[in-house]
Amino acid sequence: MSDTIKRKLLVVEDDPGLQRQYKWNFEDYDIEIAGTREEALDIVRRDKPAVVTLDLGLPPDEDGISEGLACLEQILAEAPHTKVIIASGHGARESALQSISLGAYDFYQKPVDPDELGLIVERAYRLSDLEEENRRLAAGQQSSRLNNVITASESMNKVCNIVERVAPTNVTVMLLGASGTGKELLARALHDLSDRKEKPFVAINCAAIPENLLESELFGYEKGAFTGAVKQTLGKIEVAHGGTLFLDEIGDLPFPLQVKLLRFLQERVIERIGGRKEIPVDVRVVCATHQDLESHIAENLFREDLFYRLSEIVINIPPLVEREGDAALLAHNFLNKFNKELKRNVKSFTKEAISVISGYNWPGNVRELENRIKRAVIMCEGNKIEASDLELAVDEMEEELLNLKQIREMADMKAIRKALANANGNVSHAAKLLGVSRPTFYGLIKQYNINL
Ligand SMILES: Nc1ncnc2c1ncn2[C@@H]1O[C@H](COP(=O)(O)OP(=O)(O)OP(=O)(O)O)[C@@H](O)[C@H]1O
Repeated sequence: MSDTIKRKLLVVEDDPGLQRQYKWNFEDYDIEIAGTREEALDIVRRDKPAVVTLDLGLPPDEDGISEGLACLEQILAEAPHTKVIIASGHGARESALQSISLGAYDFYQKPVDPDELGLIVERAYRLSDLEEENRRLAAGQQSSRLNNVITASESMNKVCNIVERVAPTNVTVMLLGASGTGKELLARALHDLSDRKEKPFVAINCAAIPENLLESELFGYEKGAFTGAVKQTLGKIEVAHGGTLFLDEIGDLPFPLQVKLLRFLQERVIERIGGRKEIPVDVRVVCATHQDLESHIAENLFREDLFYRLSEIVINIPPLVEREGDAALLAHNFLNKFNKELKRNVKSFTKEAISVISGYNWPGNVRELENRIKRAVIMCEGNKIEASDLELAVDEMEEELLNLKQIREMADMKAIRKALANANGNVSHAAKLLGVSRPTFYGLIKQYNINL
């Protein structure tokens, strides 16, 4: 075991002979010895060892257990998660019960059997690691009050804070982020945290509905308005009355409809197709896009006045690769979710699988991660998901690089992949993000053998 990964182990023992023995037996640990309660507490405060072995017969009560029990209580008051293993030769059964009831992790009787104690200590570290991981996961889940939004990263927590602050207001919100970053999830969170939450949340994907149908989907129509209009039908805007209307892929809204939507946002009334009267509708509008609307405006594809109406508040959602620690956190959550949904019992991930998940750049963001974990839960043969179950083409990026040319190439590749992810695979947009021309971008893709 190298020095850098030695774990801190505190041994509280006043007998110099036994202190030496512990040092010999536990040389795999970064061992610290305390001969008194005060020394022990100093070390607990300073170094926070995860595991402590504690002799109950400490001075001034070497022949009793009072000082040892007091020390136990204070260690746990100071650092409640510490695993304290009691070592005692005094009235074994009674002191065992007493110390366990005070919160000790385990008990063994002197004289010390190094192998037995070694196993107890090792097991204590394993439990401590597991508990630590659970606390981290739970903290991540609770870190935002947003329904179903899981994150522990600073960048995403900032987004969640903005969502929380904006939710109770009526302002129009534009969510910007690459595909799969959670735009719809956040739109729902905006709705759920608003006082419109009991009213409908209506989502419409402007890119998924053919242009000729989109108008009637949005505004509805009267009976006989066109061939096939056999009965009066309400549009999504009207259906959302009192609630929230989520316009996904707003960048794909055809130009003529942009005019109609703008009019609705200004006057808050709609007219059904074929209808004569203006109907007041109260909706809060949230929209989303992965496109660069400002360049659409420059190319006259998107109305500037509509853009400003829609973007009273703009929220930029970071891609998964920029959310420190979130990929592994989400992976654990998806594992639990799919275990339940698919009635599987996959326990966890191997270390390699977690490092692949953490190191991958996730161009399809959370959606891609979710799909990979679902697949892995189905395909996994043992009780742990292995790196190969994820079927990710991870290159050897993490290897230590000393060659400047290689480092530059890696940086290029990383930037290209990120730009493609941010631009949702759109080459012109990705080239623009990188500040290079399209032909140069294609040249780079070819040079680095990057799949589009
Ligand atoms: N932070 C998160 N915590 C938990 N699940 C998430 C998170 N972000 C996204 N997801 C899940 O990932 C999937 C994709 O999210 P969502 O549909 O909201 O993304 P999107 O940005 O709207 O995608 P698209 O642009 O492709 O429509 C959903 O199943 C969603 O529940």
